[in-house]
Amino acid sequence: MRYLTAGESHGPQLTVIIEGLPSQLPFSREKVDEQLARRQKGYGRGRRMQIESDRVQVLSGVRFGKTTGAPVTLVIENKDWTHWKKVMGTDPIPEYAEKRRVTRPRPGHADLNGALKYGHRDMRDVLERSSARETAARVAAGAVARQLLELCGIRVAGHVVRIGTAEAEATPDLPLDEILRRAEASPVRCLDPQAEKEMMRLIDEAKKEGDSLGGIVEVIVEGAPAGLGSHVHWDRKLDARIARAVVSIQAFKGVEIGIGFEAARRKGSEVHDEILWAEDRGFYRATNRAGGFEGGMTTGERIVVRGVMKPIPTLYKPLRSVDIETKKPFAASIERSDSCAVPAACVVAENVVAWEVAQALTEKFPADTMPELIEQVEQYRKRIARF
Ligand SMILES: Cc1cc2nc3c(=O)[nH]c(=O)nc-3n(C[C@H](O)[C@H](O)[C@H](O)COP(=O)(O)O)c2cc1C
Ligand SMILES: C=C(O[C@@H]1CC(C(=O)O)=C[C@@H](OP(=O)(O)O)[C@H]1O)C(=O)O
Repeated sequence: MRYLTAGESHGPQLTVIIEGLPSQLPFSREKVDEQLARRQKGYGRGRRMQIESDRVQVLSGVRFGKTTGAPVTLVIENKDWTHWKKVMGTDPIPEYAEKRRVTRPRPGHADLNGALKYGHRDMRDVLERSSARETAARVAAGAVARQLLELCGIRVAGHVVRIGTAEAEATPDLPLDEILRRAEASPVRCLDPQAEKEMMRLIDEAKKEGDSLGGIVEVIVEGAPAGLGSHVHWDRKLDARIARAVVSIQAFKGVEIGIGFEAARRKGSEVHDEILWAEDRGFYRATNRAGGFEGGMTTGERIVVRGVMKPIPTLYKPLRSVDIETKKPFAASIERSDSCAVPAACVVAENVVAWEVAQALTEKFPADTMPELIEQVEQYRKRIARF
């Protein structure tokens, strides 16, 4: 399976084409919309999210509520486009485009590097595509992957573990339904009410100061059988693919699997997960510090991935930069922006991880139809339980 996204932040729409989905996958548009709506929420988002109300349109590859095996095209309209018609799109009106020309690069954003690389004297041609608006398309693809995974007994959840200096208490063994329920009920997707309060206070404070905040999100995948991914070649290692997917989210700068960087501090005996066996469940682990991976393959325990998001680059509080035309320094121009998008980014992380797991699943069990895929997964689960 693969997908491509296209579309600019203030253009008419975002498009995603998904290729390689098995046929006969029941396709719920509501489930895609549900993920899109989750991505729009979160304390600290800016005014743009009040304009948008993301819904998916399905343009190909689905008939009578099921995939046909043909590429699936999904489209999400940008409501803000109505304000940008003269500036954006393939044929803007030159005077209007000139008025909205961007010549002042923001430290921390893609503006300057993109302009240097692609030779743009209007950095709008960079920011429109580098914008995290694109993550709506990736969430739509992930939402389809989730529907495939659910039919194979695999579920995904996410929560926010840090915003700025506020850190949630660890909750390693909470049931997935409880994580989903508590994260959904929290404005910052945090499971710890004490930390939630502090996170919201810090966001208010940063906003008042014209500043921004980053944080850490955790994604958990439950039900993946042992043996997804492979040790035999670097680009088939599923932990590495997940790491790439997470760091490819706008503003994500690092990733940890399981205890991650903490492993550097501990001795081997305090890191590796002992192997146990029981008649009714086959092989399993005493602990899950590895976060569900050994040798680039799933162990059958929960996949636990954390991603770190830097603070949003667009600031009301000025940072020094230089205008690309005048070559004169200026103090940052005021732009509409999120002050913290960690809760929204958590939903993005869930969905990009879901995609990678679904892709690994369909590689291990190649199938043209959904019933064939489900049957293979069930057979394999039985086989490894008896191993
Ligand atoms: C959900 C989400 C919302 C974001 N909102 C903003 C925003 O409002 N303003 C901004 O400057 N950056 C925002 N960003 C981050 C930028 O898109 C990102 O920093 C930029 O594309 C540069 O890429 P890099 O930080 O990965 O190097 C957001 C990121 C995510 C994931
Ligand atoms: C539009 C979204 O996020 C945008 C991501 C973003 C950026 O620079 O990444 C900048 C802002 O765009 P605007 O200038 O239009 O307000 C955010 O609102 C979205 O998440 O759907």
